[in-house]
Amino acid sequence: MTTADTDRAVEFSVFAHPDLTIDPPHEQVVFCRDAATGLRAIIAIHSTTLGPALGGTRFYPYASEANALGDVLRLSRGMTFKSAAAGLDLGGGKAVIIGDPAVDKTPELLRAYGMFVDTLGGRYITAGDVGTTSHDMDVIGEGTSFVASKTRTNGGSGDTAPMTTLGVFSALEAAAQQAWGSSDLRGLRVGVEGVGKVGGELTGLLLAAGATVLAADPSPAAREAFAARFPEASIVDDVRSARVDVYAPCAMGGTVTDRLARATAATVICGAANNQLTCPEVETVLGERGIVWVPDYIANAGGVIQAFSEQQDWTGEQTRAKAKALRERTAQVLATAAGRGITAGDAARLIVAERLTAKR
Ligand SMILES: NC(=O)C1=CN([C@@H]2O[C@H](COP(=O)(O)OP(=O)(O)OC[C@H]3O[C@@H](n4cnc5c(N)ncnc54)[C@H](O)[C@@H]3O)[C@@H](O)[C@H]2O)C=CC1
Ligand SMILES: O=C(O)CCC(=O)C(=O)O
Repeated sequence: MTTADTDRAVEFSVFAHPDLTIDPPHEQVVFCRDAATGLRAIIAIHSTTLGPALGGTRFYPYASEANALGDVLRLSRGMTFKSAAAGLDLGGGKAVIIGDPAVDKTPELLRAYGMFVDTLGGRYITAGDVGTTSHDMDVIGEGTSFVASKTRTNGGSGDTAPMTTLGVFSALEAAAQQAWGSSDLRGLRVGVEGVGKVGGELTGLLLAAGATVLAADPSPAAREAFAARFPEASIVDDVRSARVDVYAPCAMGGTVTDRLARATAATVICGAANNQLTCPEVETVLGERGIVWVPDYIANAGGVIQAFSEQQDWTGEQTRAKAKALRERTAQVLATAAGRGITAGDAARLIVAERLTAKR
């Protein structure tokens, strides 16, 4: 996929719930520029109602600043919903650095970015996302203490992707239970889109559970590493049009379009990608076709749970238990949706609304 293709995917609107109590406008958006290092970044704080706004930094070659802004506004809003639904005392924020991480990422630029994060005085706490790693958090941490998921060597909890994956896998078990009456994933064909940090880990768990994995990724390096790590998985050009039981989006958002909802062979959609739906109406189409979709911010909360664990001094086992509990959270959302005849997205928003209104 080219940058232009991906940017088409991030051009969809920042749709908001009409009730401003549930879905308030953003509190603060900060544009950061540093001529010396070439840094161009945007930090968006959607809400600090439940606590400091925690969310990762995406390093991505957006075609335009407008696309970067749209992405960070959606991503930060998603973090408010994610932490609220996961029961964490955190608000929602996220940041994007505009550029190609393979070319533009330098220690100087990351340090300069860290100093911008620091100016917010803890209202925003950063972490990793697409294009950034725990090692980058170490460098950003030279400019600010408001950073989670640094490497363990540097006092952090390390890469959050394995914890995110544990949560996604647990959510998928609940979705399978809802779709087929069993959480056993053995024999299912799963299409994993994106074999980066989360997609790779997820493939490992799926294969161990006896599922068949078909994977797609436009990056030759990612495909090569994946093939060497998982020779038993197949690499295909496109998992969205493949005959799969489960579609697991683990790359960029905006892939669950009206067209996909009408055509996919999958019975379950559950993955790590943030902001999977291009608009809420897509979920109605999925529902009409009997497709079980797990709201992204319910399934992929394992990473933020780990980042929050750093403030709480939870043990690794406690943190893992909370990520695994996303299975029960997912089951609750899907059962509420089925019981009330509403979409899973609306059922998830009920949990978010309850927490936000109680706090206010
Ligand atoms: N890392 C984490 O802990 C968390 C990640 N997420 C979300 O999960 C998704 C994946 O995150 P990571 O694995 O950390 O990112 P990553 O950057 O490690 O991997 C993303 C992979 O997707 C591939 N990709 C890009 N466009 C693609 C396309 N059209 N089709 C197939 N593959 C494509 C890239 O080449 C890359 O290999 C992102 O949307 C991220 O925001 C959400 C919560 C936590
Ligand atoms: O997973 C992380 O490292 C932080 C949380 C986050 O940015 C996310 O869930 O998208």
